Amino acid sequence: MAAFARVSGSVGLITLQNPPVNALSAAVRQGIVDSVQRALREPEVKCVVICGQNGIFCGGADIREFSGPMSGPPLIPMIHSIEVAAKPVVAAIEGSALGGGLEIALGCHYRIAHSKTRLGLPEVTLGLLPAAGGSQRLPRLIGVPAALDLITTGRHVTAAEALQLGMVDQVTDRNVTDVAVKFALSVVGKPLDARRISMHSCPHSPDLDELFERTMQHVRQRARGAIAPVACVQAVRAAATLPYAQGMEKERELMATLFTSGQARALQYCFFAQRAIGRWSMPSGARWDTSKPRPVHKTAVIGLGTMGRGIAVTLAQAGFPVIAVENHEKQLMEAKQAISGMLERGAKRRGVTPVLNKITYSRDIQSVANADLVIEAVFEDMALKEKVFQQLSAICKPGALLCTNTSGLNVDHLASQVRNPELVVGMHFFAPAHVMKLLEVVYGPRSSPEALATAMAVGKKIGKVSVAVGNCQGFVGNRMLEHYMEQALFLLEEGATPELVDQALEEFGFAMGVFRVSDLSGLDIGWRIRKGKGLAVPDPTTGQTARVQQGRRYSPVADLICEQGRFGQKTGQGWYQYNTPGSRVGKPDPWVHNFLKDYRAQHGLVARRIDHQEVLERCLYSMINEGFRILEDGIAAGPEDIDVIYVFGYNWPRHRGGPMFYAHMVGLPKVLERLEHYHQAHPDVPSLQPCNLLRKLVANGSPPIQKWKEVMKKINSRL
Ligand SMILES: CCC/C=C/C(=O)SCCNC(=O)CCNC(=O)[C@H](O)C(C)(C)COP(=O)([O-])OP(=O)([O-])OC[C@H]1O[C@@H](n2cnc3c(N)ncnc32)[C@H](O)[C@@H]1OP(=O)([O-])[O-]
Repeated sequence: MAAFARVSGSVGLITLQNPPVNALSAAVRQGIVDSVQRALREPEVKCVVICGQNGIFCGGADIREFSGPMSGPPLIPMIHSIEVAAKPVVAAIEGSALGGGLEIALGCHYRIAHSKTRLGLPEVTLGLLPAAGGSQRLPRLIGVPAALDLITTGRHVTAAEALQLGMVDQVTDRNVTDVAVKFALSVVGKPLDARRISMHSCPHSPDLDELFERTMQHVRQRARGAIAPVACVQAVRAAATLPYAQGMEKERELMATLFTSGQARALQYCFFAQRAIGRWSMPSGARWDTSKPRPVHKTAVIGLGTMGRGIAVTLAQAGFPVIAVENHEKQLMEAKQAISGMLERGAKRRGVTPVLNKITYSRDIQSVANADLVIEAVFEDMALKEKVFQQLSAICKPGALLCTNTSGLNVDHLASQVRNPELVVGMHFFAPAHVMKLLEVVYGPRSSPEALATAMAVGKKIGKVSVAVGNCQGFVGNRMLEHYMEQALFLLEEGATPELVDQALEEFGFAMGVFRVSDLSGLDIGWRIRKGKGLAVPDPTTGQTARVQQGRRYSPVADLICEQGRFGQKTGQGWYQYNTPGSRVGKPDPWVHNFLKDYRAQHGLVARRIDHQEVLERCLYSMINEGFRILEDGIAAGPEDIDVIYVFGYNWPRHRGGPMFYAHMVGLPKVLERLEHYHQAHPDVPSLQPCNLLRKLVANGSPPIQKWKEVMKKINSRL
């Protein structure tokens, strides 16, 4: 809704009212249309101010309405009626003015913003473009280069930057509506044509053609197959080269394609999934809204390797005092230097002072005695971690939360090492921990709701996208990844090359294929883990690592590559060859091709032609199948949790929504049929055998992803 009131004698004040963000639902649009008409009709009203209730101007179109048939007055004529009004209209902006919200403000004759406001056209992040005239008005107001940047990235700007760009006319620290009301009165009677943005052409920019070409190239490279950023460039180009009416027509045409696209559905699903994961629940029934986090003032990190350093930086940057512990003097000094460098570079980028004094360094684990939350980040070795937890149990004050950053070891086993197992959870950060947004918060059967609530609250405070998951080997992300990587290795055995597999995955939208990622992160890490599991060990009689292990097919190809000292970029050789160790640009390596040929010959394998579709189906469907098993086991609460983990932790292309959303888009019957097909061809690969939940969902008519949880409940209650 929108409320109308007359204030200060002759100002018509229109207040958008739709908590929490005043999204432009049909009712709000109707309210604006009615209020504008009334303001223009009533002779006592000389000018108009539009504002939003509860400290926020407007969060844009109501995204929930996009999935159904649209009703209510459309935005474009509504904004047009504001722009052509004969009385001055001033936008009083606070909180946020985003998407359709900013487009309304651009239709107003003046814009006044509170200094804490953020403004932007984030439609591109939802697979859309600013199609209520935003793509045509913003370049006319601030010029093509700045508009291209904002519209193609969806970046939010501060009020200060908006003022500098010319998006707003004034910024204030005072009550913005009061300031806008006074301002509106001061401009009554002044000519308005110069204030009607659509009546102008874009400010001159030299070399427009070259600018658009360069931007398009850059956008295509970054978009990894997403279509909205490309459409955004085309829309701005229309603003720069066509009269307003024709530009609007182009904007409409481009939006029509985007609006119904699968990518827009995927991105909008991600928007809501990212918010839904905050509403966690545990199998015990404990929930986010009934579990109170403990206060956390002091934190500690044990172990200052790559992960520990990143975690310490993240905590310090969020304002937590950190005790950073590393027991070897030399490593402690190296870590201190590295952490200080990270803090300094981060502060420089953000234009703030580095918080070096937030971190206290120590070689003595006793120094964490007063911490409210301790994160163990020592080497991935159970015996070592057990020892650390036993020490922490003896040292830490009562009530301290003890967390492990293990990427897959048993959190419950670690909990069994301490006096208060209910205060143990996993906080699984992703490398580099100060950059990657994802945090898997792992609860065991004994973790208390309070412990989970505390870890989730800390995750939020340090700016992570935190997902609560149950305890199992590899948790959610790594458990699924194992199957993806396993298929990639099998494909090499069957005739593929690393570059063929990577190309298929990169065309799908991953920034890097599985083999490029392995080269980047180091092949030796996985090798060590496989050895730990007793997998990568040669048979003493044959000297060869068996191709069947623990009753299932196993590919020793990655182990054999490691045996050659090929650990990826750091050694200059891995799945690809690099000019020098540490170099980032890999070339296909004839050595690897010959090695694969010899390997196949040695094992009597006949190479066959493998196409991109098989690569995608084998790698992605086996991983999705494991996702269904994870849901079946109750390790993740719903498909959104898995998808958010993949989008934020594993670079899954956001415009494909996450693996479970992708399965929903492909169609569950098709995923099931292909898995059955591949399992028949490879009966010794259990990960290709369709799991029960997938079968049951298909048997239940393949409901849309939003209904899976209901079906899962029904299925579970029947079991
Ligand atoms: C022709 C078309 C042209 C125009 C297109 C557009 O405008 S496209 C739109 C372009 N606009 C955007 O892309 C802006 C999207 N919104 C945001 O970026 C942020 O919400 C925020 C910065 C406005 C507030 O951040 P914050 O951390 O304070 O709050 P929060 O993020 O936690 O959200 C609180 C609740 O509000 C919900 N909700 C929010 N927005 C919308 C919406 N537009 N709609 C519906 N719902 C929305 C959100 O789901 C959550 O609900 P829950 O989970 O409680 O049930």
